[in-house]
Amino acid sequence: MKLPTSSEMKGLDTSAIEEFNIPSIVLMENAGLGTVKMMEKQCGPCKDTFALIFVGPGNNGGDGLVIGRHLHQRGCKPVFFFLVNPDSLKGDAAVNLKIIKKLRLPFHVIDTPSRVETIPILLKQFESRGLPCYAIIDAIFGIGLTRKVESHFADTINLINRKNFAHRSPVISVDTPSGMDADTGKVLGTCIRANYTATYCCAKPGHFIHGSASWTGKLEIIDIGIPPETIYNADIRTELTTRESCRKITCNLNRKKASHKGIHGHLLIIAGSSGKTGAAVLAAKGGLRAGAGLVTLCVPHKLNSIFEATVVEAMTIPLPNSTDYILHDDIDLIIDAVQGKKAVVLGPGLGTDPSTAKLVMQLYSSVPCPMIIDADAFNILAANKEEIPLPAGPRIFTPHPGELSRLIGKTADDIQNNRLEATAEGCDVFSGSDHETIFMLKGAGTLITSGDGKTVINTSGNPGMATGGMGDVLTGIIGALICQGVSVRNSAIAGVFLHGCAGDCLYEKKGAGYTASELADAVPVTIKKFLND
Ligand SMILES: NC(=O)C1=CN([C@@H]2O[C@H](COP(=O)(O)OP(=O)(O)OC[C@H]3O[C@@H](n4cnc5c(N)ncnc54)[C@H](O)[C@@H]3O)[C@@H](O)[C@H]2O)[C@@H](O)CC1
Ligand SMILES: [K+]
Repeated sequence: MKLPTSSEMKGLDTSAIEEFNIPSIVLMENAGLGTVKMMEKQCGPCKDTFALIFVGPGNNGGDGLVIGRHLHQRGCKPVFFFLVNPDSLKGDAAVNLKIIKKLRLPFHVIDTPSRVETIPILLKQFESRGLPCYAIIDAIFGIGLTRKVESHFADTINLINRKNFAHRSPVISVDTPSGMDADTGKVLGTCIRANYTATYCCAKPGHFIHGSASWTGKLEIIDIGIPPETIYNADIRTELTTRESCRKITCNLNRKKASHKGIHGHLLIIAGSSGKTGAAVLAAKGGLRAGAGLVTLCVPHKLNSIFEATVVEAMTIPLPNSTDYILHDDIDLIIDAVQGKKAVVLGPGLGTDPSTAKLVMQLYSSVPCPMIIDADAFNILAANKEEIPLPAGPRIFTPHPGELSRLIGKTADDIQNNRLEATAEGCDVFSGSDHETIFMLKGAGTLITSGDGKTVINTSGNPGMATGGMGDVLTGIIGALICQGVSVRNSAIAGVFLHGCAGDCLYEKKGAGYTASELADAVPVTIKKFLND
């Protein structure tokens, strides 16, 4: 699903208006009417109630005026609070203001902080008339928000957010919760905490980026009449993974009757060290459960018996010169092992011994097949970022915020507050070679970006996945998808989505506290459901 940024959305509006001659006021009318229909669906009929509509300076405010008119049409009494002088409204918003005035619908101007204080008093007056409050409509700012919210705008938002405001009537945000940057999900000062958001034409990236769901509430996309051709042809840089998009990617995983292990690819995993054998085991389980034909683990010889006993379906290559860690001394054997493999996982539980680091740098530059670089392998590259060589093949990087922080020198908090920019910055460090670079930032709403600047936001997963070993399983799943012929980028996108869906399945059954091994075990059924849905 495409997620246009503010400027991309304005491009869609312009194309509908200029290429298809749809008057902009028709789009505004569809937006307002569509929102009222959504409200009736979610909150029931509005007859014999009143509604509070907060109107901002732009077209978002114009939508609020249309919403009020359609509520009036249905027997609800709208009361408008203009946060700017109404005479300053322009274009379609000004046209709608004229209609409101002709209809003599009541309004108040709240354009200073002291006037905000009068809102509760006015509210009491409406309540004394005996009508219940149907909803609070936030039509203050939409995709045109450009700066920090201050003064009476901020005071009004904070008032609406108060727990007992208007007896907790549902808050409906128009297009975006006011205060949230539609492109990044960042709160600019303060933000409406909505129960529902009616967004127009397409959802926006900000609706899905870290934590923004708590401002957006339940999101509904309203068709405002922008032709599908316009959306289809638009070059939109951000997308959302949905069940539908993941199904398209994974539809070829259905196995033919005559299939054999040789055609489902061979995955090599270079992982594990003394005290961290579990990481390698979990990566192998992820690979096997997601359908790789064969999985081989390169492991320190001293630890070989552990691997042979815990993950019996995988083959192992005991590395003779590596005792507790995988060392550079075994590079020749490892390079031999790469031959004939469809994908390589490098990193889970490797440790960062200097000899291991030398090995990682050499494998990064010399392995021609797609390589998933996780955990310690990522940390090693981050610690040597001035000397990162050019890779010999496609590379997928899978850091969480703590690991990315080592690469780009920002705190994990800073990264969480600027997830899109931080992911792009991380990706830039590795871009510029002739091979594909896929860079993800794990966490709620994992972001997956590619060297061409396109980003996908993941929607599956739950807080139960915030526990050790989940990332190791993910590397194996992605590797297994590549082994089965899915493209590198799509393997990253679908791998993350399936991994989250498997977690969601367990969360529903058990709540938090399920393990990474259990998640790996849930992958086959998740894939089966996908293929059969
Ligand atoms: N054809 C269109 O363009 C359509 C637009 N629609 C609505 O129009 C919205 C976009 O309209 P606009 O571009 O007018 O933008 P907005 O209505 O979101 O707000 C822009 C206005 O707010 C001011 N502003 C921005 N940040 C501020 C801040 N922190 N403090 C005070 N003032 C601030 C700007 O100077 C400008 O006057 C969409 O979100 C959607 O709700 C819909 O009506 C559908 C059709
Ligand atoms: K809004």
